[in-house]
Amino acid sequence: MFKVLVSDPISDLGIQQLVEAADVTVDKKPGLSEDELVAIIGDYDALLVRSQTRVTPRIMEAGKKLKVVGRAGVGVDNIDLGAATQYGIIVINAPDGNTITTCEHTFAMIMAVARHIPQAYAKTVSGVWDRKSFLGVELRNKVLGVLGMGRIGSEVALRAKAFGMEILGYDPFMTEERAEKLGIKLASVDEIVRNADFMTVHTPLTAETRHMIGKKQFEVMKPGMRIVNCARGGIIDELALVEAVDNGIVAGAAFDVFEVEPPAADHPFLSHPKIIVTPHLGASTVEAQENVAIDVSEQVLHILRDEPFSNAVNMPPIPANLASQLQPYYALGEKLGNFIAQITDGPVQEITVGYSGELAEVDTQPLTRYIVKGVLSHHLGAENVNVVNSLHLAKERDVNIVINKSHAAKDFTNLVSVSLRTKKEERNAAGTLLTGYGPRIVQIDKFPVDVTPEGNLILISHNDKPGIIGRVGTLLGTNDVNIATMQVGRQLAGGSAIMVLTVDKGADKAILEQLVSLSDLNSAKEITLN
Ligand SMILES: NC(=O)c1ccc[n+]([C@@H]2O[C@H](COP(=O)([O-])OP(=O)(O)OC[C@H]3O[C@@H](n4cnc5c(N)ncnc54)[C@H](O)[C@@H]3O)[C@@H](O)[C@H]2O)c1
Ligand SMILES: O=C(O)[C@H](O)COP(=O)(O)O
Repeated sequence: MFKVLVSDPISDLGIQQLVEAADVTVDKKPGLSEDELVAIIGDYDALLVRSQTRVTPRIMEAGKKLKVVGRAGVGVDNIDLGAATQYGIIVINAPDGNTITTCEHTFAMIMAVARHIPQAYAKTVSGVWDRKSFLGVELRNKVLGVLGMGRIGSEVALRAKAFGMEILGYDPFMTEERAEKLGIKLASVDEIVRNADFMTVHTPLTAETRHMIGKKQFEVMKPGMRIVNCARGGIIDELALVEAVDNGIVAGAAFDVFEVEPPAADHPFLSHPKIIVTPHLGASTVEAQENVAIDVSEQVLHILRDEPFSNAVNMPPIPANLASQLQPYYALGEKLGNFIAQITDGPVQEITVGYSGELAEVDTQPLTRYIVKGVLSHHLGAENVNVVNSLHLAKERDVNIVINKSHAAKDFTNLVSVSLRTKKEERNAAGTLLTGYGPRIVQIDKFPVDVTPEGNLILISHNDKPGIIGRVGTLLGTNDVNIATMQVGRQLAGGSAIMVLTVDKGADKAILEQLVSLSDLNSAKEITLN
């Protein structure tokens, strides 16, 4: 049974599929402190948050079973992504579900700042009928600068056009073609600052966007500008903004987000007559909250059930067609990696992965993650390695990963080979998927074999001499070890050879030692593949 903790207020309807899943139990505990979360997170397989819960390295470290942190929303700046990767925790978000809602809130703020609606409301309800102080401006024929033309910025631009505004947009990924399609003009930050009547920001908060509108920009800004921030606190320098409003450069500002949330009681925005604020309400509609909770719950279920998933933030996205092509190879890759790790002695230095055939044509990095997971989990423990952190853990340990691709795959449509070089030796195994039969190991070192990578195996290296198979069988039988399958591989008659046995129960160390004492038998290793 998977346990899911919901630590922020998330739509009940949105998480219904988790609540109703037979293999999941959901606990809703909003408002816990970091210490309280650290104390209980060890019981949970998944954590669902919005922006309030700060998912810190301490929480991830304590989350021994934690497979996924699901963010019911876009911004993941409350989640320590580096720590998540380090601890092998997948972080997913719901990037699309609140786009329209946040765009509409931005528009509400643009309108509110243009017509002084909050200030006029406050005065009216206080009993003062003041029709002189709140002269507004129209949006029609005004220039709107949009910084960040992603999902929300593009929707804002679309709606602004309906109001008869001219749009100047800036985004490092915006092309002339896309700008033309959207009916906007591409402009630099400087051009926007100098020419816009309204400006709205829709970027993430990054090192580059922090204070992208600051003192320098206010100095050259078109006087009378109105500014909206429904993205992230810190994109606009708050203190520089207050100064610009007081100096008459900025006519009004509307902020949904703050550098520190909630802002301190004496934050200058909270008492400024020309600055209006909302408490991070951009995504707060019934529809958006349902959407993001549905999206994130669906992906969390996939992750818990080891099914393909999307919207991971700390792993590169895998296009759907690539995912379906690679998916059947994941089990083979992981088992090959684990097999080779179990048969190779010494500290791991280099993993060389070879992809031949059709696999050589595609981006195989997702599959490489499984192979490296297989290798490392033998040494680091299966519970500590997964496809999120496998490459990271390898790098951290100076394990070199080499990828070779070749279009020819000899006798197979596709062949995956894994070589492991340690301080002591280098060994190799290759495998493929046989239609109708599933994963097969088809080569171990230089020997061709046909082994199903499953269960308890014994790998024996011996000299190809008459009677050896009988001696091995007798010895195992005497020790009550039943042989299910046996594969013998050799290159030349009478030369060196290998034997791979599938046995019903594992052979202990004493049995392996007895095997090695047989004449013409050089080594015997036990391998367990789950
Ligand atoms: N107030 C809220 O409740 C609320 C709700 C949803 C989203 N958000 C925030 O809104 C922002 C935008 O969300 P989105 O879904 O549109 O994201 P998005 O990823 O679709 O768009 C962000 C865009 O910003 C652009 N960008 C990055 N650096 C830039 C730079 N230096 N200059 C200009 N553009 C830059 C990116 O190229 C991207 O196109 C995010 O910060 C998100 O967290 C806030
Ligand atoms: O990034 C987001 O999705 C928004 O900031 C919404 O945050 P919230 O889920 O806390 O409302």
